[in-house]
Amino acid sequence: MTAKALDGKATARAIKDELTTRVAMLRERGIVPGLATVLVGSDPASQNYVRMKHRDCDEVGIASIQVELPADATADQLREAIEALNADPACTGYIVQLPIPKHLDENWALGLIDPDKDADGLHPINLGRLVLNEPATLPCTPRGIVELLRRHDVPIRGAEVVVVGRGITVGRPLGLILTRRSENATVTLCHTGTRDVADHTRRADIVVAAAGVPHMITADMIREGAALVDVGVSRVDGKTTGDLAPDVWEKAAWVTPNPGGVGPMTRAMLLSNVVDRAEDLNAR
Ligand SMILES: Nc1nc2c(c(=O)[nH]1)N[C@@H](CN(C=O)c1ccc(C(=O)N[C@@H](CCC(=O)O)C(=O)O)cc1)CN2
Repeated sequence: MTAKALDGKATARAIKDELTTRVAMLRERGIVPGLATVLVGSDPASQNYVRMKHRDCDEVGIASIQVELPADATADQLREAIEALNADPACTGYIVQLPIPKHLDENWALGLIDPDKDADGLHPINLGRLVLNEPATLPCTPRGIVELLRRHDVPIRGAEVVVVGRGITVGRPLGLILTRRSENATVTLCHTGTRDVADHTRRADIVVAAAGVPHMITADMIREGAALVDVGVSRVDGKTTGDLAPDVWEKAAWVTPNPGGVGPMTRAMLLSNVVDRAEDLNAR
């Protein structure tokens, strides 16, 4: 058996088409959604992601603002940039591209964002709303994974899901999202302290690999017919390498290509978050 692809690129394309219509309707009512990005430093991968995010905005009609700070930016400079976006009516949602340089505190920076403009769903208020089961802007990668599974009719309700990785942008919020009543999955969150990861993944209907360890999940670690989601991005010999080993395609039912799986969905959900927020503001 060869697995079918959970095609993030095509799914993101379909979502962007839907968003184009929604943005046009907002614009007809005089509302122009605007996404800003704050990039600190010149990490090539982050520069690339930010570039793609602005290209996506152009495609669907979202206005966009780029803020760039040098790698040695001070905490005051970053705070001022964030406060300027909080006050800018042309910016209806924004993100601080992560990671930021080590001398700056990521949680502190995220906490400065106006929660109503938090397009990444990473502000403590939005993460708190998620914990409390209240309506919240959701982090883009977990939201994208759930949307990708849904749009390929992979059953989530009642599924045993194993998430490998407990990071704040993916693993931890994904566990919270999937255990809401609306998703009703059973989630096991594995991490570096887990004694035997394979013991968990072998029982899973869905495995989400977000450890950032190249080819960590091999065919002998999964159940026949499982759905596998690859979030990992590592560079090995100059090539993007995910957390899933190639042999999983012969045993799983569904696998996300990488690239072409989770990445495009992350970007599509960022746009969705911006449009959702703009529509909410309009409804008030
Ligand atoms: N503020 C945030 N920072 C980061 C997030 C995030 O959600 N918010 N997630 C990751 C990186 N990321 C978003 O910024 C991201 C990663 C990958 C892709 C993507 O489209 N990848 C493509 C390949 C891209 C290429 O051609 O080089 C793919 O997988 O097909 C988009 C966004 C960390 N930081």
